[in-house]
Amino acid sequence: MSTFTESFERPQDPYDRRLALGASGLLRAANVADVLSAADVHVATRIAQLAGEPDDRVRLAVAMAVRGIRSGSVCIDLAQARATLLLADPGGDWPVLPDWRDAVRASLLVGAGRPLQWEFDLLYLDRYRTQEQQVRDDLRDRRAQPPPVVDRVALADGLDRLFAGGDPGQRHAAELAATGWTTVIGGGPGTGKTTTVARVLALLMGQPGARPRVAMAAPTGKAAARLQAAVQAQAVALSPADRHDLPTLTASTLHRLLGWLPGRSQRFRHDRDNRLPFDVVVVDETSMVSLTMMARLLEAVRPDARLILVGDPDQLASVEAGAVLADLVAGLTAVPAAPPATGSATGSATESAAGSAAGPGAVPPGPPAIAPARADAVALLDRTWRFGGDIAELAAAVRAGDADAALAVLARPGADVALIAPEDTAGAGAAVDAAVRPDVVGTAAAVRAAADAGEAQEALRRLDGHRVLCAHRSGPRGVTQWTYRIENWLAAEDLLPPHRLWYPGRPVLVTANDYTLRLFNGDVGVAVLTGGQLRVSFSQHGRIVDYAPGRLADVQTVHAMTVHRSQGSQFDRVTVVLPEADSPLCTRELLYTALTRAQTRVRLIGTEAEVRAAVARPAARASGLRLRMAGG
Ligand SMILES: Nc1ncnc2c1ncn2[C@@H]1O[C@H](COP(=O)(O)OP(=O)(O)OP(=O)(O)O)[C@@H](O)[C@H]1O
Repeated sequence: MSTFTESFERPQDPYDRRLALGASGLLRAANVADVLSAADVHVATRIAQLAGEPDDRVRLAVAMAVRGIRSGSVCIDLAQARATLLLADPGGDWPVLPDWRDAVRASLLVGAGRPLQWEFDLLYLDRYRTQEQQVRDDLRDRRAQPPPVVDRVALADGLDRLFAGGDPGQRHAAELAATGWTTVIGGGPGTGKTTTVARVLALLMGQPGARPRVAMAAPTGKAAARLQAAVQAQAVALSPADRHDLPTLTASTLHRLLGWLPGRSQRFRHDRDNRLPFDVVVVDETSMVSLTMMARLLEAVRPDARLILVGDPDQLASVEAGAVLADLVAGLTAVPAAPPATGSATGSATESAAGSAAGPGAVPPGPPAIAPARADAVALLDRTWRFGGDIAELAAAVRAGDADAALAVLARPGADVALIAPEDTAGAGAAVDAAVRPDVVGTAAAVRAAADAGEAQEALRRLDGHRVLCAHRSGPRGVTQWTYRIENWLAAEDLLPPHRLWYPGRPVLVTANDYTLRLFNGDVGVAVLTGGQLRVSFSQHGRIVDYAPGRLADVQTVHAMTVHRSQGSQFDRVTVVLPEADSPLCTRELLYTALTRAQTRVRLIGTEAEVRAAVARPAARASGLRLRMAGG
């Protein structure tokens, strides 16, 4: 997370490490106002120096664009940038619009072949505009091809069989995914996205001809493991005729699917010149996929492979720049749908347009097809099948921006959701302790018992019993402070031996990728006594692997984690420490993501005013992707 969201006081000391040495003019002013980090200033200064750009206002715009990337925006709107600067320092001599825009547009730094680009009245670092264009072009090219060849009779039979008496929305989503090259299946938790994916795969495997090669992936190891387990569980429920290879399908991280190249974070083994061999690629938790990753994925997937992007567009976007899933949903649905195809699975949209578009399972073509409208590439599921009741109701109210409804659910006696007001600004107090401590201690005791007994699987399962989620990493309500508080509780219960880094039941979060051990940033493990030795166990693709503690370089104890980190995971119960109302992280998406991590109970630590502030503020991420897509 960016420094500006993590700093709690403006730098006062001239030698504060947040201040860029040697900065002057507007860059210095924005740095002192804590809008720009020292790194933003240095990068902007360097870019401007290389191009010989003397205008201080342009340098400020470049630094704001660099800052934008850091906070997840692939580009910036100068009007918003000015508003941010004015908010931080209302008396500052910030450039005024439209002069600022004119200066930036006329700059030597902006234009074809230069480091910055101007489009849609937005300022981009060149690399990100190129990526947006590539994503748009690849999606458009995939769409421009004749649709996949489908045996309509087998498809209609399969749909009738697999969705008999079921959710019509899921059936529609499955039909789209079976008949299009690129499909987005969106929906909140428990709306049946994975159920639908499993059935789409069954439909495709049930088509005549060669069995399609299927890859399933997700941005994190945890999300990949959940996808694999859910698809396998769904497969077991299918009739033997529909089950095919589904129970043996595995899922991997996206990075692994694309092929890690040691030392290269932006490039992969599979790219446009070395495409992935799969006929169907399913990506879950797509909301977490950054623009850069989506660009890499689209160039690696064969044009004649189906791509099924699954996720919840209302969740927090990727940690890195971009809000690709939300943009795709908005951009793809921005165009009115074509008149509905006649019939269902036997309608024209499901037929082959060209006999030459033979793929796996190709059959002689039917009559010419009408290409489905772009809106037909997105299916949004809205019926919740998993947790009924309070959590779903609260999530729906938050998503709809209805704070009154959210607070009404939270105030309901005996509900599975609760709001506990802290007694101090650090988000603590007797009521908070009384509510959270039993959950924390109970979970740690269960993990410890399993770890002492050498039961790694059980220890990992118990670890998901409860988790504290914070908006911030540092600061009074941050992960560090909560970890300290929790460790004190555990020490008082003899669950944390003094002065020992490693002990049975220590839960750890991997904080950097380790290619040798195949452990990835975000993986969670637990120390378990295994044959008299303390080993750290992780679940990898459904099986347990363990390592000596000394081999793990970048891990930290994880009783509490940031909401961003928790994406792709679910826990039985969740305690969410709300950010203060004026925190830039106090957004609707953050609250929605946090509370939907819970399966049975959610406890929010915060005030009514903080709930209102979060619900009222959708996260702002600048991107031109949806405009680009709507424009063709
Ligand atoms: N049409 C349906 N009829 C009955 N149960 C269903 C239906 N669709 C889904 N379910 C059940 O609802 C639960 C959630 O489904 P699923 O895991 O597919 O949702 P999801 O949207 O993928 O959830 P998540 O976002 O948490 O991964 C599962 O137990 C599934 O069996």
